[in-house]
Amino acid sequence: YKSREIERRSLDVDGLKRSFLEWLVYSVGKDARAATRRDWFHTVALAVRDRVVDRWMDTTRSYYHEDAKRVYYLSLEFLIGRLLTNSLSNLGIINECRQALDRLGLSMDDVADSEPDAALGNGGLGRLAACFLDSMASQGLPGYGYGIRYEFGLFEQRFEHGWQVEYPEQWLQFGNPWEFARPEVLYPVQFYGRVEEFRDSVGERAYRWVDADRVLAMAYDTPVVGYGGDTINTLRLWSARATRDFNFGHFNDGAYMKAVEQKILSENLSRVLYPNDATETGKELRFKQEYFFTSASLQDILRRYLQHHTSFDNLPNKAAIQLNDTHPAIGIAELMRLLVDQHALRWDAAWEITRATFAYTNHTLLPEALEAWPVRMVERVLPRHMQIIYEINAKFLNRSKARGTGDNAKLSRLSLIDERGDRRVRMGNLAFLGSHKVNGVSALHTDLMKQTVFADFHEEFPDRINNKTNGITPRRWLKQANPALSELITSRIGEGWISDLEQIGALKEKADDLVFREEFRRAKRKNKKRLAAYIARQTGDEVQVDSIFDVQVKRMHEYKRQLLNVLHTVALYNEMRDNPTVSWVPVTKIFAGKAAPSYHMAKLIIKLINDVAKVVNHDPSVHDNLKVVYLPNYNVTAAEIIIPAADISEQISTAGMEASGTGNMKLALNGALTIGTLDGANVEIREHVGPDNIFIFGMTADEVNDLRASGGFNPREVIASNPSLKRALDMISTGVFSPDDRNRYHPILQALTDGGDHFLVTADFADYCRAQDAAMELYRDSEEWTRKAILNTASMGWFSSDRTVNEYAKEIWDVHPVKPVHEG
Ligand SMILES: CCc1ccc([C@H](C)CC(=O)N[C@@H]2O[C@H](CO)[C@@H](O)[C@H](O)[C@H]2O)cc1
Repeated sequence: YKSREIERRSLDVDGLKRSFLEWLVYSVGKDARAATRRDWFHTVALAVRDRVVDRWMDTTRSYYHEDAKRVYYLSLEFLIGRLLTNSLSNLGIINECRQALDRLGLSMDDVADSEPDAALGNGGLGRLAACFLDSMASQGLPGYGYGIRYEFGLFEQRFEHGWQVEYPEQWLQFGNPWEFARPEVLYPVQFYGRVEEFRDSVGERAYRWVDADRVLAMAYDTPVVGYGGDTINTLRLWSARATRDFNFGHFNDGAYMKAVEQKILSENLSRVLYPNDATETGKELRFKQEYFFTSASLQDILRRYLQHHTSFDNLPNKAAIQLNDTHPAIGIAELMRLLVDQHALRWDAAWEITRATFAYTNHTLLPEALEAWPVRMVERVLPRHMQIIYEINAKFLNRSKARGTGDNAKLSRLSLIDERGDRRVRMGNLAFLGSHKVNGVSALHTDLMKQTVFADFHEEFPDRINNKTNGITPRRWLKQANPALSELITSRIGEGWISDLEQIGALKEKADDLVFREEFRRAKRKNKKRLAAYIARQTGDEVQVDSIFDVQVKRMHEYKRQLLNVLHTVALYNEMRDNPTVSWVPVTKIFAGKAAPSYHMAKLIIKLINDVAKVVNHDPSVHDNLKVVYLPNYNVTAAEIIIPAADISEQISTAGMEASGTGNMKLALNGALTIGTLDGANVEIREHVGPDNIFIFGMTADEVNDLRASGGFNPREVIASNPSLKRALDMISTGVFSPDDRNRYHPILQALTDGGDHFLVTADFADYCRAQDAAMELYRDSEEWTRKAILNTASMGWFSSDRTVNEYAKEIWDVHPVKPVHEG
């Protein structure tokens, strides 16, 4: 047994090879000759798991042994992507694995390519959660992730005649080798029913929640391998199970569908991820999903705590619960219910414990993204929680009044209940009130939180709001996605940067090193070739590697202004056609990103970009000077191919509307120069890379506010005074890009003119073109371009999510690294 066990842990090429063959036969049940790429992927994944499980148990055992304070990251989304390369790289055996597969006549890239993305998120918020998991494990912090194990992740995007069409994303179709089912970790979660009042043993008023429907939450655990493989943390995802899979009564009456109805309905709770990225759906099932995973997670957290503790007084010193936006904010009422109703704590004691345990991160100021659930629905779905929310609200408003807040308008803004129209529960206010710390995700965003959505709360609780500027994990977004550049960096400064990205600053002095510049260009070129091949496979477009790869990859949303980019593309197209003799710097405009299925304007802009691409890419008069590509199905894996190949990073949101952005950090770290507004983290990126190494344009957030407040902005005037903008808009409105439907883009023109151009596309157009021209001009001087690109890479150390989670750990969670004791 001992030798077999050691065999399963061996990290050398032969040991791995033997394990692969063993797993293939005994677990996957395939003969090497008959095995498919997917079989080999499962085989390798299972063999890697072997090398993880022992340390995983050691890590968890150490947390118990030290009764360490843990941080619990509650998120409805974890945009993980693939795990094979990440796990192998963090274990430090990626080369050994590549060699072992090689000896079996297999290509590591092919095997890795057959892993589906775990697309359990929409965009920024979900990916940030995944980067935080990697950083907490890599920093040795006892961090657990809690979320939902969606059967269907974010939809697969395909283009049919240039239109986005959604297809179900069945990532679990062939099983998921990374997860461990935990049928013994099962919690009941209730919905509906009613509340009964009674007198408890000491005659105090007490409440019980009765006649409720029950669903079971079952856990699936995925190991989170930290860099170096020392700490292996846990991501626990909940799957919904019916309390009774089969109702024989109905079956015997021949009501076969009814017999399994409850099962299907229950399991709908973890069926699919809602694909909305910044627009509240208001759907009851979404609200139930939020409560389902939050309740199961809190029950699990209290069970773990009670293994070492009898009273709850110490809970805030043993558990820090982070709310990833308002999606798990119902957790505040749920913890109150568990502490008061189930563990008979006094209200005030329970409230103090709750507030000291929770913290809340806000990720958006967009009004339409702030969750506010109808009181009538909350009352019906969670009757006891609505009571608790009313009590929290009453106590809070009385406190405010007692402290002298007499202004009724302010009190109604502070209230957890929006009394206007159909009364709604403001989840942002509940999250703020029930947390001891509230943070924004970039310096500008945090300031705007204090000035806008939480201005009244900031006055009531002046030291609660703090800033935690986002970050990205350098493991996935540089070491793994860009081996060419990583090896070059390591060859100069060693590999310390991988776990301490600030060390990358040492490259600044290489910016003037001609040899290093040449090697830097070579790495970029290699990545551009790889992307060009990927584009050819995906869309059939042939792109020039020498052209500027001008990249805008993110969810499709009007505030992110992909429309501004395509209007510039049309203007550039016209300029190139007007001046065929000019030696143009060739440009390849690369777009990628999904639109929420019900977001019609966003889908229309996707169609416009595809229509413009069709015309431009087939116009011999601009031949290869301009190409437009829209890559379908943007996800984590696509990002890992696109980002290392980018020359220009488009971060052009209307100032004040992008909370932070994280793609901006990934692109700059991989040596792209940013064209951007002073929005979100762009402001801090400029501070770190230096104003000469970034192309800033457009109005600032204050200028945007002033312009809005002035009411004096007239887009028609701006259009009339800018010939290239007018010409571009005229071409779009007259059907030059949509001869099959000349009025197709009427809604876009409408929004830009009579609609008031809310996102100020026309207002920023001229300055955007100026910045674009400056970038294209600079690109002619490849030495200077490379120097600035190197300075960007070298200046992104601070934007590591290791720095971010360490700030959370010190200033919000008060948790400390635990060094796992590895037995044997
Ligand atoms: C209710 C529907 C819904 C779903 C998701 C969201 C997210 C908060 C949207 C989101 O992903 N926000 C992005 O979060 C990133 C991580 O902090 C930031 O970098 C982005 O700027 C922000 O748009 C809002 C509303």
